[in-house]
Amino acid sequence: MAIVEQGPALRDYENIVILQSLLRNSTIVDLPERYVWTQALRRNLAQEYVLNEEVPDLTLPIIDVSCLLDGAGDSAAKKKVSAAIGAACADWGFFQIINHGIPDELFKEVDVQARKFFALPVEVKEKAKYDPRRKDKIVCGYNGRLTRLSYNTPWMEYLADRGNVEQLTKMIWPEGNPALSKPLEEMWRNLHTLGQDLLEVLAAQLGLEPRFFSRMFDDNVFHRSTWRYNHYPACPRPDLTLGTGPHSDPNLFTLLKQDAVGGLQVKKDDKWVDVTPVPGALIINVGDALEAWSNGRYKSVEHRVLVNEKSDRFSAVYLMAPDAAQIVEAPPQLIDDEHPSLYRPFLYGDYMTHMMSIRLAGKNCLDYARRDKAPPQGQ
Ligand SMILES: O=C(O)CCC(=O)C(=O)O
Ligand SMILES: [Fe+2]
Repeated sequence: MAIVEQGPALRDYENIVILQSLLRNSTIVDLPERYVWTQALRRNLAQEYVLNEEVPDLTLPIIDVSCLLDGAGDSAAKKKVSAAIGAACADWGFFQIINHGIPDELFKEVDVQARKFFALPVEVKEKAKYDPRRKDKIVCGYNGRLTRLSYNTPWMEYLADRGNVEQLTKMIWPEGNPALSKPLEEMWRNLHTLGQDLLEVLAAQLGLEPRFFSRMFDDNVFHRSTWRYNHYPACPRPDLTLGTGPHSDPNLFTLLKQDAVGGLQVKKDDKWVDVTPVPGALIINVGDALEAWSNGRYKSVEHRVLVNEKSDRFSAVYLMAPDAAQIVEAPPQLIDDEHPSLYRPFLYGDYMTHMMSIRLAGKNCLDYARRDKAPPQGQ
């Protein structure tokens, strides 16, 4: 049974200095202690790739997916693009796609509305506030007081929910706010459909039935996908903090739209690489559940977000996740002498509960299921 978070953790949440109240005080030069990340996790240029003659073009694969969306597309081209997507998930765990069919105007409209939302006073935004006592532990609502998940407090605030945006906006505006909810809703719906299409490519590239993953996201199926809109305010001391600490996404598969500011970095061979903003592109990444399901063929990769002194940064994230009752288990086709089973089967809901009980640091969450690690207590 899920444990309701009470006592010190909740008091901590209520007392946390909220980012927005800090930002109102434009003279701050030092960050409150909890936003100051431990030295080992802070930005350290020695751990980042510098593109030079030695490393001329270490960038995430950028894949034009237009031929996959075009029903009548040329089959040789489709094969090539599908193989590139499979290879990117195996090699990088991350890639960018262009010509994905979601109009840029939609993202622009959402951006305008989201900026208006985050500029509201905290008291207004918190009418839709995240409730850490939720039994299902699903992270929904506005959160400007992040206390959980990473070792220190990330320099960010977000608005998140599953599905119904209108219901969420009605917590703030009883009459609703269609200028905000309509484009947001449309964006998530578009990302959902695109995500299902890409999951079909990923399953086929593993030699599985194409609908192996995507069927879990059909209209009539309950799933735990959530959307999140992140706001990383400009920060007076970007050297001391992080917008999002190093983590891998616990879910199956993530679609991400970043703005032109930059700051997302991905770990490649133990060093951080910038994910350079590409106009109109979406970033796609493998989550822990997909790594386990694919018996490690696809990799969920560590990433983090840096903040900067000059500009606020916004990103939209759609985290595709199956139902809590779904068993995550590599199918027999992916296990043989050359590819021994790497992960114990687990219930996705149990994985979520585990994730909420630890501090995320790099890929530590997936240790939960690794056969080469001791099973967590109670398993
Ligand atoms: O804002 C970003 O670019 C990435 C955010 C992220 O990694 C996440 O929300 O899981
Ligand atoms: Fe992430």
